[in-house]
Amino acid sequence: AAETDSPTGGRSGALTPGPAVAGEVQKIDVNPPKGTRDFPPEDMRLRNWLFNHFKEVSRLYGFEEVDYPVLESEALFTRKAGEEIKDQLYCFEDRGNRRVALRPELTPSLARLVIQKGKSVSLPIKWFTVGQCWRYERMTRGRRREHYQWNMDIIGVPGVMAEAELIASIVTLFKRIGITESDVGFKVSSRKVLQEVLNCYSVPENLFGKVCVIIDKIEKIPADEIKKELKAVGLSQEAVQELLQVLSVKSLTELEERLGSSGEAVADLKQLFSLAEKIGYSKWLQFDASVVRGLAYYTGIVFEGFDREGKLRAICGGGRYDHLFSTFGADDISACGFGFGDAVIVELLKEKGLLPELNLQIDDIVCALDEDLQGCAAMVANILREKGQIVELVLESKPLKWVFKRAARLNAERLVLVGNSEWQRGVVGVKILSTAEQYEVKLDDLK
Ligand SMILES: Nc1ccc(Br)nc1
Repeated sequence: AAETDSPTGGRSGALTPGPAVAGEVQKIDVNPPKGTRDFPPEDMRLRNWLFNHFKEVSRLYGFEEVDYPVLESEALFTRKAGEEIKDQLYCFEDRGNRRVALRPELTPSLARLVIQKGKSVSLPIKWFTVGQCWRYERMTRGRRREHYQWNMDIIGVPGVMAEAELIASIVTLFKRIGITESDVGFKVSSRKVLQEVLNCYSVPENLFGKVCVIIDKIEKIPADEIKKELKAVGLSQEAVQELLQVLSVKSLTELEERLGSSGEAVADLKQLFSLAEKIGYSKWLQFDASVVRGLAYYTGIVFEGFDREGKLRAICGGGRYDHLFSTFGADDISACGFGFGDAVIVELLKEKGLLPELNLQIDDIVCALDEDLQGCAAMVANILREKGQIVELVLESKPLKWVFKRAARLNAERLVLVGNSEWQRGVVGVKILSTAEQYEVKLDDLK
């Protein structure tokens, strides 16, 4: 079976157990389910390092953390716009005959909770979360079926200051982990560009999402296929031609010449680039009319973070979604947000040699030199822990050679030895492992 290296975890693949023999215990498959990852300690340290940065940046921007169930009603994700995310929905019928799904994204859950909270939450709502998202994809492509996504969303701010704030927060994250504008950039456009073109050809509003989903595939499938799919949803030859031409526009100036200065698309984009200038991250941004993003519900500014060497998939992406709430039967509230996955960024950090050294570190390793001093050693460990020391207590009688080896593996700073004669004199032995300096410490002075 296909084996894939998950970027931050171990190898996953099928360990085909041997034929069942009566009476023998079958060796289970010790790999995680296909497309999923374990996080053994060294991978979990990297994950925590990254997620802590996500959360610290979110708090820095005044966002509040929220969470939702990984399992949601399937109805939250059954949009009819031909999105890949729906084709790959990890859905099933539960024992109560309810159609449920492992969430493929976090935004619909956010909308559900905002609607549920109704008037009890004041606007603007600024929420963030880091959550596992799922897709069921045939494993022939050997891709992962789960990843963790950092999301930040601003609800109730119609102006592009919201998008400017969100992009600023991602720039802050990049800077914190050593990524600069020479490593990554943001391609920025607005779906209002498409909207204004479609309006010129009287294309019905309800086709907007489908058209965007088709156009998002522009770099993944041949142009003829794109044209065919656009005509299949009802666009005229002229509308298709004009759409594809406007997507190849190379600058905001050229876009303004094509669409005129009175439209919202140009005004929003000009304002966003002006804000980026003032905030100080304009070097990270570039207008790119071909960016539409693949989620049907975006309605305005859309953006995606990309690696300038062009080796990796999009690092993050987001945009404005002003009509998602009405698709859930509620009044619309203006909204924008982004998703930032945990896999591509790690591939980028590896590429750039920016993966942090995250070794396990402890302060003290405490060891009894005699079996009957185990309780005393535990008491010493407790005293040290109450002072906030990270302490490894040797739990069994072990030769000193073993203890020194364990201390080295745990990167312990000090070895605290509890021996009979010392204990009689009310002291313990302390050895600084980096310098081999050793001395005695009175029990009372440990506190
Ligand atoms: N939506 C989604 C979910 C899971 C993965 Br892996 N990729 C995309």
